Amino acid sequence: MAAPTARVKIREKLVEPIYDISTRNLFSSTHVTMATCPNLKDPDDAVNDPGAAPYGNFINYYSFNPPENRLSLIPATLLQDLGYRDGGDEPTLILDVGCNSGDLSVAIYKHLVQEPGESTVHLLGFDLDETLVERAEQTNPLHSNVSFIQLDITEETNQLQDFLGQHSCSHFHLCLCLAVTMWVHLNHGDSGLLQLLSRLAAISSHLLLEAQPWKCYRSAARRLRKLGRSDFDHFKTLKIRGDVAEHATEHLERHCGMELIRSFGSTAWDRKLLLFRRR
Ligand SMILES: C[S@@+](CC[C@H](N)C(=O)[O-])C[C@H]1O[C@@H](n2cnc3c(N)ncnc32)[C@H](O)[C@@H]1O
Repeated sequence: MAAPTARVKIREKLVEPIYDISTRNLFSSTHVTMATCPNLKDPDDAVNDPGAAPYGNFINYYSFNPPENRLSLIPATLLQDLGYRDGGDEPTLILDVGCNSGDLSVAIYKHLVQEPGESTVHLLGFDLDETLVERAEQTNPLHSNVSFIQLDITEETNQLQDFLGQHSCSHFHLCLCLAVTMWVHLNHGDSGLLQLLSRLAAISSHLLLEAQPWKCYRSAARRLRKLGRSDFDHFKTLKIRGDVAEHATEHLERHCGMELIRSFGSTAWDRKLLLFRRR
């Protein structure tokens, strides 16, 4: 029998993952060869692939986008810089939106908190994908300070209020929304994106935002349209397009009472890390 054929696109820049359709695994396009992955398919060919992750719920996201990619841009002193003192009477609460399998949540906690055992910093990560949340809980090494729940941010968010209530806080001190905006935007349109930003601004004192640039939308929409998902027709009618980070900034500043206070630069995938604060 003939060996399975596969087409590989090697791009100059890391723009989108590539799928091995047999394992549902993702690989960064610079580290993959036919020798390492004989069944490699590029996303354009991943028709009906159940691993195509219509919400960005990739099962091995951190093998092609390891936490260090973002951590190297975020100062370890961020919480102190923002005026949050660890070990005081008040807890410091971090929210991680769309935490996937929790690798970045735990890594960022360790990055920002010097002595996790003694700390009054608590991180809550949530994701709409139940399997990813289970995995995050199973591999969580910091049970007393880091926890994970299943939640879709576009639906009911009472669990976030419950968490705040348990810690007698009205707001999360720092909200992380990294590589999530595009998925909400593509699945729920312009209004979904704006509602996401408004919701997060309403419950956060500081917001660290990494919005995917427009070029990611084109590949994601093409891939997901091939799965027959008609809701991706949103893509054609989106009015918010082009510089998405700029649009998000404008919405947060004009309508959500937030202001941009810092940009930590861009990741290798050309995504800016922007820090906002409640005015
Ligand atoms: C590309 S991953 C990014 C993971 C992580 N934030 C990071 O930057 O490393 C996007 C994650 O957002 C989650 N997600 C997408 N839409 C969501 C929603 N409406 N509510 C909660 N999680 C969502 C997906 O399941 C996926 O795990």
